Amino acid sequence: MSALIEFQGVTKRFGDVTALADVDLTIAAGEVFGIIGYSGAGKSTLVRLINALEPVTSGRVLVDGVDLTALGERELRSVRAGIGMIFQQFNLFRSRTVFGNVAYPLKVAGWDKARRRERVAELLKFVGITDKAWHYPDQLSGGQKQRVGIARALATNPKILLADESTSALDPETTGEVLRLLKRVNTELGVTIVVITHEMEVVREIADRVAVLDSGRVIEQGSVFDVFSAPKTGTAKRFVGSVVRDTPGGADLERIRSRHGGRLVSARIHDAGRLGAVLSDAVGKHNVRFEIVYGGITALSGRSFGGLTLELLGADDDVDALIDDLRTTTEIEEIPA
Ligand SMILES: Nc1ncnc2c1ncn2[C@@H]1O[C@H](COP(=O)(O)OP(=O)(O)OP(=O)(O)O)[C@@H](O)[C@H]1O
Repeated sequence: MSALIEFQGVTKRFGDVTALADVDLTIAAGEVFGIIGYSGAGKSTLVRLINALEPVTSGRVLVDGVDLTALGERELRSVRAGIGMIFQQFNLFRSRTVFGNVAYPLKVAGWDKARRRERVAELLKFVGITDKAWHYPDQLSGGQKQRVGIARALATNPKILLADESTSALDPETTGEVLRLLKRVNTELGVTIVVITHEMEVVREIADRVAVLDSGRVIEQGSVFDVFSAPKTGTAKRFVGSVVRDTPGGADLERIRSRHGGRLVSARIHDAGRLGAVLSDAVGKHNVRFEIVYGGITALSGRSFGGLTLELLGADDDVDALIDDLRTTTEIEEIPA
């Protein structure tokens, strides 16, 4: 796994505001890397440092082994040429057709007319909007506009694509289509993609690895499976909780409580969890009955994880003994009454 983008102890301040604090991050060539954080966490600042639109306050940013902090403006322009970018609001030229928008970076890069035409046709085909070549952005849906944005960003064959909240303005169905297209950009064209988002669903859909940014710091990073199945920090738990509903909270918990008077425990399931077998063995030994009252199993990256909430019915001593028994093999927590 060779590093394509590396942050080494990067701090970025704007006056008194520390937008990024001592960030270490390694993004490998060929992966889809998610950066998730709430508003103001420092995501856009991080993107602006990758394409060298801002200088760092301290630390180093390396792209393809080249230390950006040591480069002059002329060399930075050539680094930027290898990085494509797509935006939440698409940033298309309203006065140019789809063809004109996608051809624009090629024109700037000095491609002649015949090659431009050929390249644009190829790109429009790849993103699936060949029939819209002579339409203007105002005549397109949000999803179509983002396809144009993607085609334009890929025009000059960048190695890296930065996607800054690229699906935040789209409805869920269109979001899914655009994310599938981005995945194809990654797998078929080999482009490394950095996805900046505040939506965990986006990370789950396409990212291989993820970093959680909070107040300018990377508070968690790892494979999407590891972060989803065992978030360590409160912020990561909240993000994961927004898409994975395997333990009840709020109104769900109230509803369960109103219907079930017994003691409630939540059990974690990892991979091919043997919870079913463990439960039936344990229940056989103790004079306790159980009912499954809540749960969910999430499949991710070919693996599974989740949680089940059980109501345990029996004398307190028996329930205690059962819980102790389960604890020897299973991560289990009693939900306080
Ligand atoms: N040019 C700037 N001048 C002053 N402060 C800035 C500047 N750019 C960003 N900041 C501050 O740095 C912090 C991080 O901002 P940033 O835009 O990177 O966060 P974000 O995670 O992208 O948030 P959002 O999703 O709202 O854009 C914020 O406190 C912001 O106000």
